[in-house]
Amino acid sequence: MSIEKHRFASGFPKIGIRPTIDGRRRGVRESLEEQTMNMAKATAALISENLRYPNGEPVECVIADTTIGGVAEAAACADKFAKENVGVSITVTPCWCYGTETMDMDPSIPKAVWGFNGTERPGAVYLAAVLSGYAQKGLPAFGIYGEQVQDATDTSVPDDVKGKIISFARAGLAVSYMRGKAYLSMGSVSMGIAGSIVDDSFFQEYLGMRNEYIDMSEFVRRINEGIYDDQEFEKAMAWVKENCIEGSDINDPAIQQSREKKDENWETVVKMTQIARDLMIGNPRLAELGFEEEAMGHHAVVSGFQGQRQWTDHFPNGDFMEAMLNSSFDWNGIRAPYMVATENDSLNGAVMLFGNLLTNTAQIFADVRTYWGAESVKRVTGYELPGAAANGILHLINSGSATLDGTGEQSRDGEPVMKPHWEITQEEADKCLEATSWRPANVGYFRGGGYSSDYLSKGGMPMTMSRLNIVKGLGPVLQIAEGYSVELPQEVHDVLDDRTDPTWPTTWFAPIVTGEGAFTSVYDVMNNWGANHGSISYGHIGADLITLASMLRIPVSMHNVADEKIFRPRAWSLFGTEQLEAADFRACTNFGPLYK
Ligand SMILES: C[C@H](O)[C@@H](O)[C@@H](O)C(=O)CO
Ligand SMILES: [Mn+2]
Repeated sequence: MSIEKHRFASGFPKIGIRPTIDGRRRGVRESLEEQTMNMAKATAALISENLRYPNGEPVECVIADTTIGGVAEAAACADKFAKENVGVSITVTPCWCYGTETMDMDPSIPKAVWGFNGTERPGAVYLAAVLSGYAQKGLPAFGIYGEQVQDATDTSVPDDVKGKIISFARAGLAVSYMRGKAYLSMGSVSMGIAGSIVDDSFFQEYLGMRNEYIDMSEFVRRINEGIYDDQEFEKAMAWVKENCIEGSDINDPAIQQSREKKDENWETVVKMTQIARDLMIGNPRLAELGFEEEAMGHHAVVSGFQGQRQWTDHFPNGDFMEAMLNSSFDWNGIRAPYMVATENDSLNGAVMLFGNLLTNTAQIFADVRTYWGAESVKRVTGYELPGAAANGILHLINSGSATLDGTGEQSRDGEPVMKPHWEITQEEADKCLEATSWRPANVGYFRGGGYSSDYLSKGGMPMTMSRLNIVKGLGPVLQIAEGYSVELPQEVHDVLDDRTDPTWPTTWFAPIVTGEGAFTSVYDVMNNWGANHGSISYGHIGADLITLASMLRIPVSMHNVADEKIFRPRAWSLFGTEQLEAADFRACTNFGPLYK
């Protein structure tokens, strides 16, 4: 079995569709059966046409065997869903039904109700009734109904309803997919970074995930004892020689590593890449080689590598391993990216996972390093920041995990983009590699050497930066900033980049300012950011992150998403409707983490 087949062999959660109906027979129920089932079928088709699993296959839906008119049928549906691995439920109805008798009562399944907005048989009245039941029982549910009244005979799904069904389903699948999986901590706390103090209560109670831990000495054991696929290693080395451009060495010649050492490091970083992946997901090939236990892996959907300093003071750094795993391609071809956080920053790892599950694209991990205002840029370079950058830009840069997809060398309609792996062509993957040079690491910081991926992201890409923070007494909070990547003239970039570590990849990011709160200015965005790192996802996905956070009961403390795009469970409005941010905190605190 190929490693990618093996990786997704445990399958994916399905979406369960529950057509509910007015249970009274002798006319009423019978007259509604067809219309109700058709709503379920239309919902299933809509989802399967628009959403895909991480391996690129269409999302599967399961419809209850019968319409649900009362509790016996609700229970039969729950049984079917349990057998079919349903992780998300959508109740649909064109008519009045009996709220608490027909509702989905499973507290861990994200749930929504679509009530048909017609007046002959009031689906929207059921919607209101059942949502009040959900609020009363402490089971937050999303309410969906179209703005325009539809005729009873109209079988179409209005566009506003479509948008909400898709947003809900996308976030619900993310919740369901991560449940039961693991965060693999490779090493421990890096340089006192609090995000790498893995908080197992957070992963367990909010994400339903398990924490797995290995010591970095495991890499040494596997390298020394040959616990990796040697054939793959040969293939990978040949591919590296062909596709990875070694960049210039910035170290003083007196301390540069020898050519021999550098060549040895290439072999080590390739083995580290294989080993980290095998640690995360296992590898059937290892069982064939006699390593049955190692073949199992840690069932991880995200991991973090401490690296600095205990590893990097002696061994080559993790940059190649992290950057390659986070990219949508390697020597085995184009494939879904793995989520690996630099410096074992598990809280950045968590948002990388969110961004990845919502978009199926690779994520850029970066330090939120410097706010460069127009005045400072002018002073240092003489250059006047134009257009989207005029309010100032953030220098996103870090050794390590930035995906090579972040170069912006993939395109759609001539624009730079980052795509899900099944849309990426070999030519685009090659271009990402050509735009990256692997610079021998700065040995002042990384005594063991290694190779950092040096690239400059193309400008004009819509991007969303996010970050999870944990506050003692409050719990996790999410921050979101939508904006654009910015292209600076090469010579301007060089001056600014040379003030940092020019061997690292850079994305210049201009958050969209709204003139309010943390988005009063770009300086305020930086000044309010909760930690040293952010995860950057292609596209404006702030609204999807907000929906996902509300399912997990993680409040959002700053975002620049327009109010009309925000979609949260209906009960949130019972916590206040004027100040949505404050209401979100109250609602999340009230309901508490999803798996407590
Ligand atoms: C080389 C340095 O230690 C960097 O890795 C450091 O500035 C960070 O990335 C901190 O997040
Ligand atoms: Mn960092």
